[in-house]
Amino acid sequence: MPHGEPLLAIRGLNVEFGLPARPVRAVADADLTLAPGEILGIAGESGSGKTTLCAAVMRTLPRTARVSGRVEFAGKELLSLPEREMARLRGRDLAMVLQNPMTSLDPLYTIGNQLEEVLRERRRGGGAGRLGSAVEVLRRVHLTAPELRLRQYPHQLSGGMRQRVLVGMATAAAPRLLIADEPTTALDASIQDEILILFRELRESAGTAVVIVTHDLSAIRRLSDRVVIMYAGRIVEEGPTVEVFRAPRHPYTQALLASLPRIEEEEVVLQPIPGQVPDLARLPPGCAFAARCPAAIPLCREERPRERTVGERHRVFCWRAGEGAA
Ligand SMILES: Nc1ncnc2c1ncn2[C@@H]1O[C@H](COP(=O)(O)OP(=O)(O)OP(=O)(O)O)[C@@H](O)[C@H]1O
Repeated sequence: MPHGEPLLAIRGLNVEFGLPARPVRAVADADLTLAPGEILGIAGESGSGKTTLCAAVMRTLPRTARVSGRVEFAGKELLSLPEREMARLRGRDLAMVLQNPMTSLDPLYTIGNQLEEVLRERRRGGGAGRLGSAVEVLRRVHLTAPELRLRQYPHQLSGGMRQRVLVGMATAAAPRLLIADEPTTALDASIQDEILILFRELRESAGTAVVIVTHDLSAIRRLSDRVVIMYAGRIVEEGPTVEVFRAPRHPYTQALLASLPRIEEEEVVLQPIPGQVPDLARLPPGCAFAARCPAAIPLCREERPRERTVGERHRVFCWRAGEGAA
């Protein structure tokens, strides 16, 4: 790839749940790379495998999940890494922020107690050297009155403040990769942007790469360098954000973006597309989107589309993408 060694390289990743005889393939044949400091947005309807993909990288999938393929992070293959080494990576080089900031903080302890505990852990793990104090962590995420916040309990903070605290905790050791799974879904629109700006700052100050899973396509457009669109467990399109938004090539991406207004500031969530997401345990032999696709031809129902390159680093899995029809 043109940007040197990738920080993260996912190759042929498969994640299955359920009985082996009737597996639910939550992620199928995923290939994806991320350069250091790059911001990648992942979008797709509910159940398309976004969370499962992220959890496979963090190795936080339930034990019932069957995982195959490779996940290389900074030269290490994570899927076969001993849990002890994986635990050391998590929270230091690899961090995660989740959707619900309330459940990630312990209601019985003050913010200060919890932050100190995280900092102690990071120091034990040989943090990246810029940990600083708890107050500094809160300043870095622009929390007002940080000294006061340290003495408060989670319920005394607003949702936006709690998410700032969690972003601060997750990124205290300047991780090389931050995975944010719908980090702003539970927050007011006005606060969402402020949280997203934190990610950008983190990239600027610490060179952190960010994977952000969101239903908010306009956030992806504003924030990310590259975008991945997932459908029924598969990556269907991937490319530079500007290019994918300007000229989406997969009919599914086109349908998602059709409703996107020109005004950049407006929040745009995924619009429902006619038809239903197929049952992952009973996928058709061809393209999983064929039944809902306005451009489908018989081949689409028979054979799974192969990867096509349609621009620099822009790829799409659609039989019709090369024809200009899609
Ligand atoms: N622990 C599990 N056991 C069984 N099936 C699971 C499990 N976790 C996820 N799945 C299935 O895997 C598929 C992908 O789910 P996933 O949560 O990754 O989708 P998603 O794109 O993140 O959805 P959302 O936007 O709603 O978070 C779904 O069909 C889901 O039912």
